[in-house]
Amino acid sequence: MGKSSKDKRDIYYRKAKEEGWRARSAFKLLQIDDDHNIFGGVKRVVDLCAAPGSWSQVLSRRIYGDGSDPDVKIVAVDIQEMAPLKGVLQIKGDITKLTTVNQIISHFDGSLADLVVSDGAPDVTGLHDIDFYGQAQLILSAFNITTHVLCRGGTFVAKMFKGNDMTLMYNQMKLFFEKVSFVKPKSSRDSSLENFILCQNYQPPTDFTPTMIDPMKDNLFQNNNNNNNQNNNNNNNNNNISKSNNLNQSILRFVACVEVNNNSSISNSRSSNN
Ligand SMILES: C[S@@+](CC[C@H](N)C(=O)[O-])C[C@H]1O[C@@H](n2cnc3c(N)ncnc32)[C@H](O)[C@@H]1O
Repeated sequence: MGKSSKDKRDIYYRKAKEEGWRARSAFKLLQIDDDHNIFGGVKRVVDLCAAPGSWSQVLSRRIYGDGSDPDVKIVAVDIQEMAPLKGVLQIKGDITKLTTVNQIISHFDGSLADLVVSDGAPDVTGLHDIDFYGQAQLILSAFNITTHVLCRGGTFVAKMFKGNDMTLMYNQMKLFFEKVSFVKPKSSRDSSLENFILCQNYQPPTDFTPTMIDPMKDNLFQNNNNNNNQNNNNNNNNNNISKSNNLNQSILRFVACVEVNNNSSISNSRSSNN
């Protein structure tokens, strides 16, 4: 018997069938809530990368319930079609695309979400670096969306894989959330590198303005350069380190050096700024 068919018979797979969950993943979200009470007081939720919809089912059952609370709003997004669910508004779209992001934001017009969850996984190519890059892009997109729709005090949960730079991720999320931890629900297979970053009490820095510009792309870099040029013009005494107006980023001035050998009179080892 192959490993995959053996895996399929695990306790959570069977339990999901019995209880009518679309996927065994439902138990991961349920267990994160059991351990960390992420649903406490929550009325508005965004479920990113939601198909086939077991997390949305959990949200529908636990938060929408009988539909008696008019303030409850659950928005689910996936690039794939997903069967309808009671109390869940669905968007079919790619979370890395601005059009999808704008659609999500428009549903939260005037009111912000209390919770954003993302269980995104890219199509696996088998090429390690490409797969990890794809996963990192999904986390980045999920976080960008979160900065637009999450209320102060809100919670963000996203799937990541051990080996994505967890220390870097922790430090970056700590700029925005009071509490950051990594959790591995017991229904997540031991053999899987999957775990979840749990970010609680959203407290963006006061000077932070959400933008959908991808910080890894050139256009922001251009903006930084423009800002830095301005900074440099305005402050001639501060030529060595130009701080961009983006959080946690600074651009260090590159100082060119050449080796000085015995026969050479070259003394370029000092920057022209010194
Ligand atoms: C592990 S599944 C999610 C399972 C879901 N949480 C559930 O409980 O049923 C990962 C999902 O990520 C979606 N996905 C991957 N890349 C995406 C993207 N760029 N935009 C939107 N969804 C994406 C896939 O279509 C897939 O449905």
